[in-house]
Amino acid sequence: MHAIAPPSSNNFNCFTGTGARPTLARVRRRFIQSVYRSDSVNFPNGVGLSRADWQSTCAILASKVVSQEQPTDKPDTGSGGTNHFPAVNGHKTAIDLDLVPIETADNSMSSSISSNNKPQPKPLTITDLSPAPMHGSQLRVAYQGVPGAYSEAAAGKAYPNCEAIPCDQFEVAFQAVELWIADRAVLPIENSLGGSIHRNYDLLLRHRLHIVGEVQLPVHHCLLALPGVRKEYLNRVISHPQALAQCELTLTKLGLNVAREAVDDTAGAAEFIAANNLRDTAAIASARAAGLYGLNILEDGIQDDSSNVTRFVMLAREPIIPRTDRPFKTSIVFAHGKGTSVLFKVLSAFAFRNISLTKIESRPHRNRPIRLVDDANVGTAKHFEYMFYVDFEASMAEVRAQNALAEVQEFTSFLRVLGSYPMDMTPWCPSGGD
Ligand SMILES: O=C(O)C(=O)C[C@]1(C(=O)O)C=C[C@@H](O)C=C1
Repeated sequence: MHAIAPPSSNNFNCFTGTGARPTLARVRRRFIQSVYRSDSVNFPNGVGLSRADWQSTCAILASKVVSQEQPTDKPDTGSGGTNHFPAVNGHKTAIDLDLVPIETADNSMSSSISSNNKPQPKPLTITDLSPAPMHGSQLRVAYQGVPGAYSEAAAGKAYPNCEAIPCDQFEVAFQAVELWIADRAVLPIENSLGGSIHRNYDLLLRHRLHIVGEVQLPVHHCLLALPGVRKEYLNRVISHPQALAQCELTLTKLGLNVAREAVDDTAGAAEFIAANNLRDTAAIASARAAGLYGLNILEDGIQDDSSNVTRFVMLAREPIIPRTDRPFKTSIVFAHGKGTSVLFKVLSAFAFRNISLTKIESRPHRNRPIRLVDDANVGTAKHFEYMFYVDFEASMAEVRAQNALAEVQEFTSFLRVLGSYPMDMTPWCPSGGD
């Protein structure tokens, strides 16, 4: 199933300021053609976008992997839709991949350990990434962290029967999908307390993956320490920086005015304490991490807000086909064009069509972070240049969304559709977090 060469890198979905801009009428025509015709599209005047360009522009692709997408209530489960989430990161993943050496419990100081002495796979590192061999039909989902991380739980929520593949960095998770080592990546994008995870916004732009779904995961933090350790013994709390931020007030209330140290992920913090027998250190992590690494739960539910929730996005090499039979969200990124009130004009393209924006985020423009301007045009005043990320509540299959984007394109120098995907509508359940 996966013995196909990686897709070429020119298949990305962007409008740029160069080249022919499709008119609104052409935009509509091409949309209809690309949706309803599976053969190649002959554009009337032979100019403008190729079929592949257009497909990706609208995040609509008669994809060679579409058959893998599950058009169920929960699209793109890739799992056959059962609710069983097996023990993830079992040895099978790593052995089959032949990527991550599994170490035994005997030399487990350098590998992950679990309380039942079962070795856990080490996360992928950048050097592990080489094209993957053939795999079975189980969907492989890359996440950042080690087993017990919230991202692993999010992968299980997004793809209930998946084989979750731990990666040591976000970048590695992106590359794992690009190199066909994994089929999907599930990565945190924002948290209700800590805000945006900027690194992933930047990586979305730098890589060519498509957002194919989102999941919201209630995050329920615990304070974990080795058996026998009491709060009074602690002089350090370690965790993912977002988790430390999400628990700051509660730690202070608990009298834990001790050093905070940031590590790569919450479960990694628990693993580190266990592996190094640290009796003066606690980790902020999930109850599942406590079980996996043999730690006790000193305090349960230490997040500053009980409705602490992290939104994750699911990424794939190919976009899904947008639909109109359920609520969809579309994520775009654009750069300012020339002229005045550009941001206002862009936002009004949505407002006039009654399309709600759910998120707007700006990041420094990587290639051109600073623009020199002043009244005398001698180039002394410095303006920051931004990339703007916008999420809006509409599907790219809707004419109003296509029209809004066609209009946005008029005001911007760069526009890319990151994905058009079903909104996570699962009922809110703050306690079921980890
Ligand atoms: O460290 C983890 O367990 C993660 O999955 C990462 C992460 C994050 O990046 O925000 C995910 C959810 C929580 O908000 C805390 C940490």
